[in-house]
Amino acid sequence: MVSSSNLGFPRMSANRELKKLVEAYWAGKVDHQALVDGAKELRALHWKIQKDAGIEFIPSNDYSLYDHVLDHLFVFGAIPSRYANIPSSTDKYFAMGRGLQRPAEGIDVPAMEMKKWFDTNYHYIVGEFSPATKFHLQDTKPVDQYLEAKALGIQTRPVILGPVSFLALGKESSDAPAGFDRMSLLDSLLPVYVELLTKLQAAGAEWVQVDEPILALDRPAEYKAYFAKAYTTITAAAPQLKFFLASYFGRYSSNLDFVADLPIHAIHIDAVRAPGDVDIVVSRVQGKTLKVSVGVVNGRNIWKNNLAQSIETVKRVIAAVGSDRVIVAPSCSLLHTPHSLASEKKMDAQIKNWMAFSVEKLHEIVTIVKAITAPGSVDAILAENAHAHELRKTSPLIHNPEVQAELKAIVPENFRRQSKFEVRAQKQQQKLNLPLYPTTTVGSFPQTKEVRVARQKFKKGETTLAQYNEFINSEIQKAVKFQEEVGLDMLVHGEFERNDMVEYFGENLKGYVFSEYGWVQSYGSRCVKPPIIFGDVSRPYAMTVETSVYAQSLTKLPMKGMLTGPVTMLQWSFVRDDQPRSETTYQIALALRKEVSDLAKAGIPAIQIDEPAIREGLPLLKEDQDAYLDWAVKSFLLATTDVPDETQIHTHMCYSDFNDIFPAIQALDADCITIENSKSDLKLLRAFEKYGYTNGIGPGLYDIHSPRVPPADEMKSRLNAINKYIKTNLLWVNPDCGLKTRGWTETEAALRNMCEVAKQARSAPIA
Ligand code: MET
Ligand SMILES: [Zn+2]
Repeated sequence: MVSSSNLGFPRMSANRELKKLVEAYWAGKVDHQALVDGAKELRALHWKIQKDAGIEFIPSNDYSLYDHVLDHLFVFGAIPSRYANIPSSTDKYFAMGRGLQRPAEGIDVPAMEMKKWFDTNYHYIVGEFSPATKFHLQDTKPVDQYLEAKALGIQTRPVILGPVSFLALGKESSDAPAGFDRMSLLDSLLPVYVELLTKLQAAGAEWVQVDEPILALDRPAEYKAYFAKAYTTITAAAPQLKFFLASYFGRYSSNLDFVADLPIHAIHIDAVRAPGDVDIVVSRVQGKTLKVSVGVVNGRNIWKNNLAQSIETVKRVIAAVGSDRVIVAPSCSLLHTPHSLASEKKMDAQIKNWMAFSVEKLHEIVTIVKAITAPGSVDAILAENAHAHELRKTSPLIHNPEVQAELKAIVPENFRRQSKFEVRAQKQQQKLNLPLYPTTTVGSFPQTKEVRVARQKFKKGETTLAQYNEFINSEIQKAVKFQEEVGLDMLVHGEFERNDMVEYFGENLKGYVFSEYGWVQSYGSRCVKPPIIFGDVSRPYAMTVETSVYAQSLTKLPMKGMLTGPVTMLQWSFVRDDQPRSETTYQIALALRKEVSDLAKAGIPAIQIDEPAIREGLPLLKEDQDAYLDWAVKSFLLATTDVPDETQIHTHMCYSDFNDIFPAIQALDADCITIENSKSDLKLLRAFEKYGYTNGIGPGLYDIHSPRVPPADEMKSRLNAINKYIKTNLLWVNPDCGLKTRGWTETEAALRNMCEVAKQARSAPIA
């Protein structure tokens, strides 16, 4: 019979209980035992939720106090030596995730590197490997948590990260000799996997879920051999265990050639991201015995599943391979969706009726199974689901004919500035009369406690709008005066009115809705609550014009308007699944286009449209990337081109490796890009030089993520190095991102040094 399965459950719980627990432990407010007990309670609760929902394959070891990749590094003993002298193993674990400073004990270690988990906003800890890495089973968490569930009467399917992904997702450590390849450690890693799997088998596990998400990426030819060796070895060592192989977030693509022949017992398909894989995989496994897990319920979004459609898909698979071989599942772990809709009390009831968070998704999975195994038993639920979809399809809340008409009316000229950069640059310079090495900042100034408290009071209704505005204006005044005093050339208003660069615009645009408890883990204990785009996006009123005009009125120096770009607005939200992402982005771009145009008309001489997330939207497979970059660039152009040549358009990007999207950055045709560079060792600049970047550029002179004040000399040598790659007349001088997380004192010292460096450079410019 067809069965139901889950691949992973969100760890935080309904009210971010896990976050509160680990943060209390870090702060010394609860002891180790309380941490252990608290986490155990949450796991028990989450297993019960899944069991009560009727899920047959319930995961264990998907739980983590910080990050599951870090857990595996810990389990396999891949701990860099700099953490060796931390006595408590829990403290060592957290130190690897977030660093640890205990001067009295002589402990001062930074965290290991953190990286985005594929194209999600979840971050994992990057393993460090060298020839000296010696794996051993130093912790038995997967077995312990399996037994923990078993003691509660719940048979689970332990989840482990597969050996090939475990190594592939790491990096060579800085002390590894040149030419060392971490994949060469596979031989020494496999015996430890064998040891772990043998223990799981002995503990009574029937199935194990081995995640190999690396299979969603283009892989070099050697991977075929890695997988063959790994899976032959580990399956032979635990012959009673059944192996469920899971990849997600995309197609198997050419990797399927070898994956389907591995000695595994089930293969998972992300049928949401890779609907085409359903038929491809099914035909590839004809004549074999392995089961097929069909991931029809979206683990990456918050919309109700289209049950009728999913049932169709599952039935198609059953027809091809037989019902005993079919498992119904979410597309990926539910880690990437919030806990449950049950807590949402304030959301518009109609919109809420279109959604499903993790708990609701479990019920969807079970409903799909029941609709097939016991026809008629879930008719009422199916009817309700169909009705909700019907309402959503036609709801005037979503569909705005005006927006759709405007989209249709877009013509190629809407993606072009009037003149090319050189012509614009001259006109802008005539108007702005900026010195060489013009100095500016990326937008935000310190969000102090006062700013946050004032916002909270206003949101709670304790102060009036007039009082709040007055407070914000006084902050703007201070910021403008401050910038004049430290000697900046192009000013910003400081973004004090914004809680978050996406949320602020989401709250002002139509088509967005906000949850109260829709938290998703981003890294460690940090969670984000993405805005939800549910309908056609439009701009009911000018959002920033008044503020920017006010800021400009306070100074003779040029003021930069500040907006968040269309791709970032998309990327950091939950998005509609009823139209392509590109279309939603164009709608946002159209709304921003009006804002940009209004700012220009109101006399704001420069407007920055931030696109920090443009790189992270890049599809995982190379063959899909050009299409994305095409609409991403066009969206930016649509947002920014309805201005005269004299208006200077800036953009900003940070914290990604931008080298591989270089031509797209050039195609944005911004007059200036301020870009994070302080951590990437000029690698980026070499790319700019190699490809011949032609527009203005401000590579960040210092890292704003640390309270440290960069000495002038340090920034000076950085500017000199940059100047070798970039023509002086194109160069801007700025920090590498916004200053909202910093304090005023260090900000003042850092910016004074930065302006001093620019001043010195002007007296001896490099040609
Ligand atoms: C993550 S990029 C942030 C850009 C924004 N303008 C700021 O200064 O905060
Ligand atoms: Zn930034």
